[in-house]
Amino acid sequence: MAPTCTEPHPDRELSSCPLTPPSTASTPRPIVVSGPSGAGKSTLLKRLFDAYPDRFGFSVSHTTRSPRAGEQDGKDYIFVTREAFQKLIDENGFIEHAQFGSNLYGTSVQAVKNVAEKGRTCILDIEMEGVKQVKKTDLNARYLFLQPPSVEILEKRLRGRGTDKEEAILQRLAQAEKEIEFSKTPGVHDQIIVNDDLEKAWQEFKAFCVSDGQ
Ligand SMILES: Nc1nc2c(ncn2[C@@H]2O[C@H](COP(=O)(O)OP(=O)(O)O)[C@@H](O)[C@H]2O)c(=O)[nH]1
Ligand SMILES: Nc1ncnc2c1ncn2[C@@H]1O[C@H](COP(=O)(O)OP(=O)(O)O)[C@@H](O)[C@H]1O
Repeated sequence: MAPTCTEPHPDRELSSCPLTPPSTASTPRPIVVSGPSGAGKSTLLKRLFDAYPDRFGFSVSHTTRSPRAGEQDGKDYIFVTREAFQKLIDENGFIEHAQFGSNLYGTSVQAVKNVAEKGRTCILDIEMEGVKQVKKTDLNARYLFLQPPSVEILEKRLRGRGTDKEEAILQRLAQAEKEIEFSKTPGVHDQIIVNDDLEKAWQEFKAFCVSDGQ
């Protein structure tokens, strides 16, 4: 569950409630990117950070999953044990957290704060239970859903990526159906982009991210 405001942890540097720095004119509204695993979130986010290195900042999540080849601790994720993850839950250190497959993932208060302090637009790449929790906070985010052209194409891309074992691929495909179903909830996302042609998706993705959402 998302932390409540009733018992702020003493180590938290934020003064009290709200849990997260409110978005003001000086701190742009965060962007929550969600969509099935394999939809192309990382691909488009990499393009965004390469194109605008000073404008956007990634909210580096905690996860209990093992690093993949090429993933860097502290950059792609903060890779932790279940015990360390649970400790941060107990300390009320997460804005949101959820289980995905057999692993835990969460956005820490500190992760969002680190980006806000630089005056950059914070980008969160999270699954749907996290989206629901963020919606209950005062983060005032904008929500973008990245949709695969079809579940069949998603499966091909997940297999083609070659990062996951068969069991993890099947879990991701089952979860994809739920993510797509949830995305049909009226008003839940500000924009849905179908990632069919990558160049077209990139243009739409970029346009959403650089617009201020006002
Ligand atoms: N709720 C939540 N989901 C996250 C977080 N970080 C990553 N995820 C989601 O966890 C799912 C699995 O991520 P990952 O293991 O990196 O696999 P990939 O998305 O297939 O590359 C994806 O849907 C991510 O968006 C987080 O901090 N909170
Ligand atoms: N439009 C596209 N057409 C074909 N392949 C794509 C497209 N977008 C992404 N991919 C490929 O699909 C795989 C999954 O993309 P990825 O960005 O890792 O997804 P996610 O971060 O959402 O899990 C990667 O191998 C990526 O290169």
